[in-house]
Amino acid sequence: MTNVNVNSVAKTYGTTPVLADITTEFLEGSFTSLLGPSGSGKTTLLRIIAGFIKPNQGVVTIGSRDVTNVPVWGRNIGMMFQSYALFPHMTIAQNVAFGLERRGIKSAAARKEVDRALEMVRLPGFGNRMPKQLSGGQQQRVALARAIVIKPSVLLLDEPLSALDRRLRQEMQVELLRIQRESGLTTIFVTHDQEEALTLSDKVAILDKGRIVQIGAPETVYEKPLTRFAAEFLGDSNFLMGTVENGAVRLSDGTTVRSAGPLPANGAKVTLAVRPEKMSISAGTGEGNSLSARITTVIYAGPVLSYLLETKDGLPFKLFVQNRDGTVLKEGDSVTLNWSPEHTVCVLD
Ligand SMILES: Nc1ncnc2c1ncn2[C@@H]1O[C@H](COP(=O)(O)OP(=O)(O)OP(=O)(O)O)[C@@H](O)[C@H]1O
Repeated sequence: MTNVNVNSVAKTYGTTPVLADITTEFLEGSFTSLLGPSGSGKTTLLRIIAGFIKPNQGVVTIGSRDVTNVPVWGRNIGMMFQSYALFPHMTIAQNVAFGLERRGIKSAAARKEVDRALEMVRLPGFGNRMPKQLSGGQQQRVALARAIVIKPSVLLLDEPLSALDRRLRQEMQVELLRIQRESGLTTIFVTHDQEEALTLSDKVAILDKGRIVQIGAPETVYEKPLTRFAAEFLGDSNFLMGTVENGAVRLSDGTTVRSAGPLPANGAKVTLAVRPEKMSISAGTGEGNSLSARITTVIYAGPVLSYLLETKDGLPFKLFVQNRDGTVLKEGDSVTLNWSPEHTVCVLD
C-alpha cells in the first residue's frame, strides 16, 4: 500500500507532445480512474507509471522511492490489460503462479498464495483447469488473480473490462471494487467509460490533450466541472453564454441567470453549464433561473423522457425528466425551463 506521485511528467513522440507536464498524486489505498477521449494520453501515463515508457522529463515515485529509472520488473506493480491473455498451454494455477516463480518463490509457498488469490477472485478449485475451459469473464478474473498474487504496491488496470459484454462487465466492476477494497491496493484504472469511472472511483482524473484538466471525487467533478470540456465529456451539459452584470449573468436575449458559485468581475464574458437532469419544465417562471424554449425532439425511453429544445437564442438544450405521471409534451411546444442557481456552474471555455 503506497502513494504514487507523478511530478512534472512530460512525454513527446517526435515533435508531438502526448503528455504535458503532469503533476498528480494517487493516494495510498485509493481507486483513481483516468478518464478521457481516445488519444488524450491515459495509456501513456499509466505506462510511464508502470515503467514501459520513459518520460522525457519528470519523476515518478512509488512510496518514498524514485522509480523513474527503475525497470518494470523492479517496481512491484500488478497489471491487467484488456488483452492480457493467459498462457494457453499452462493451467490456471501455473498462470497465476508465473509472477511468483519469477520472483523466486518456491512451489509450496507459491501454491498457497495462488489458492488465496483464486479464492479472492471467487475461482477456488479452478487451479487445474486450462484457460480454454473458462469463460471470458472467468479468464479476466484469473488475469486479476495473477496481478494481485505478487502482492504489488500498486495495481494498474488499462481498460480491463472493455472486452466483456455489458452484464459481465457490471459483475466484474463489483468484483473489482470488492477486491480493491479488501486488498487496499492503490489502484489506477484507465477507462473511457464515464459511468464506470464514476461508480468505481474514489477520484476521477479527466484528461484532455495530455493534461489532467480536473481531478476530484466523482461527485465533485460531476457537480462542479471546471471546464467546458469536463462538463461535456463527463455526462451531458447545457451551456449558456453571457456577460457578468451585478453578480449575475446577462444573456444576449436579456434574460438574467444566477449562479451560486463564484463569477468573475462585471463585464466578463462567461460560459455557464447546467446538467439536463437539474432542469424542470414548468407552467411559468418560478424561483431561481428560468428561460423560454421550444421542444424540437421528444425521446421516450420508458422511465425517463429526454427533450431536445432550442432557446430563443437558438442554443440547443437537453432535458431529462422522470416519467412520473405519463405526461409527454409534444414537439413544437413552447415551455419554460426552471433550475436552481446552485446547479449553474461557471466553466472555463
Ligand atoms: N509509440 C508511439 N509513437 C507515436 N505516437 C504515439 C505512440 N504511442 C502513443 N502515441 C500517441 O500518443 C497519443 C496518446 O496515446 P494514448 O494511448 O496514451 O491515449 P489514450 O488516451 O490511452 O487513448 P485510447 O483511449 O485510444 O487508448 C495518441 O495521439 C497516440 O497516437
